[in-house]
Amino acid sequence: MVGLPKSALDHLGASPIGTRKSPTNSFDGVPDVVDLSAADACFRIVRACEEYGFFKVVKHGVPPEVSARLEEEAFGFFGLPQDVKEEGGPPDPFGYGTRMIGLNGDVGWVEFLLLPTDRGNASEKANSFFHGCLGESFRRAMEEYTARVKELTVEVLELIAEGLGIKERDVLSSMAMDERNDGCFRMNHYPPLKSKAPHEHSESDTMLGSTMNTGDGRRNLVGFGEHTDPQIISVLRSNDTAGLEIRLRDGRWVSVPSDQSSFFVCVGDTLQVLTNGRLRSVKHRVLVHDVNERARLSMIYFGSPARDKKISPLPWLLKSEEEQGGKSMYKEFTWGEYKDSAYKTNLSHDRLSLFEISP
Ligand SMILES: C=C1C[C@]23C[C@@]1(O)CC[C@H]2[C@@]12CC[C@H](O)[C@@](C)(C(=O)O1)[C@H]2[C@@H]3C(=O)O
Ligand SMILES: O=C(O)CCC(=O)C(=O)O
Ligand SMILES: [Fe+2]
Repeated sequence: MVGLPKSALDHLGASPIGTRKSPTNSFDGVPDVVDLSAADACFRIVRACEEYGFFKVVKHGVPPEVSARLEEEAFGFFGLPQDVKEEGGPPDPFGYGTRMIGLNGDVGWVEFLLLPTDRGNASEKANSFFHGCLGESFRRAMEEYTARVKELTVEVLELIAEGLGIKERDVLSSMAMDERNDGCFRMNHYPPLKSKAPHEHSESDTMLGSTMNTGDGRRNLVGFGEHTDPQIISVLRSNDTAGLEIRLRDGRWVSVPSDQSSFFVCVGDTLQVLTNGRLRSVKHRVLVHDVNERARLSMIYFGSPARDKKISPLPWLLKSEEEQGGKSMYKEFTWGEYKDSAYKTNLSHDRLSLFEISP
């Protein structure tokens, strides 16, 4: 992992934990910061998506108290006794989970809540937990937050379409906001290593096997292993505890300075296909640093189409590529097919490779 160089930090006005001087880390301005109210926001977003598959959003219009309220509720939940939280697990995929991510053997220094946002598509077990143990005030805070974050998602997706030169501004946002959309919401809690984590009682060797050697003498654990998100875009907000890293196109990992007043957007695999590879999904991960005094808490909204939505490159983009052949790089699939296939893979798997058409 490489930390951000001082010049980039100055530019961003923040300092990440874990910055390490290295001759290889000279680049500018990660992440790109987009002011949503700026006239050129659509072009800045597209450029950031092309370059990193990732950007930070400021002046986003989500009131800070809405985020703070849900964050407080989430800390309240994660502070409950382990047996109470586990009434909401194991995740199927919705519900409460600890240490295990997905069904294929990935582990991380994390406990989480994964919840549906729109449809009643959770199992009865997850639903009764949501309505029971989580409580009314949690549900109201989550509803208020997700309503605001969906508005932000619509705005970002419309700006992407505009920046790509597509007249139908809502071509992407309408997929994510379809009444049968398959969006979901995740809250990840990464306890500090010094505290007794809920799952620590098992003193898991597997967990220690996930130690990440950053070469700077620090002991970091993998909180959430490297992966791309399968959906269209993910809109992430965290508290002020660092840990998120993205992989640059040249393979280097960089830490993203935390900023609780901003949102971070990740391009997902589905947007990669919709843009025929022009915008590529970003590999990202979370490391838990041994110097962290406080837990990291992140809240992520994953914008997804309906399960039966056919996913293939947007015709406007293929047309504009006509001179170069204008062919799709991917076999067509429905979001449901892609999701089912993704859920059979490990976190770090290159899930889109199954759907690529060789040139
Ligand atoms: C290991 C896995 C966890 C995951 C499903 C998967 O099999 C591969 C994709 C993973 C991911 C990453 C982004 C989101 O956090 C998530 C909810 C998703 O849609 O895909 C998770 C899945 C999960 O935790 O169930
Ligand atoms: O917790 C974070 O900051 C990121 C987690 C993540 O990438 C995910 O849940 O898909
Ligand atoms: Fe992710």
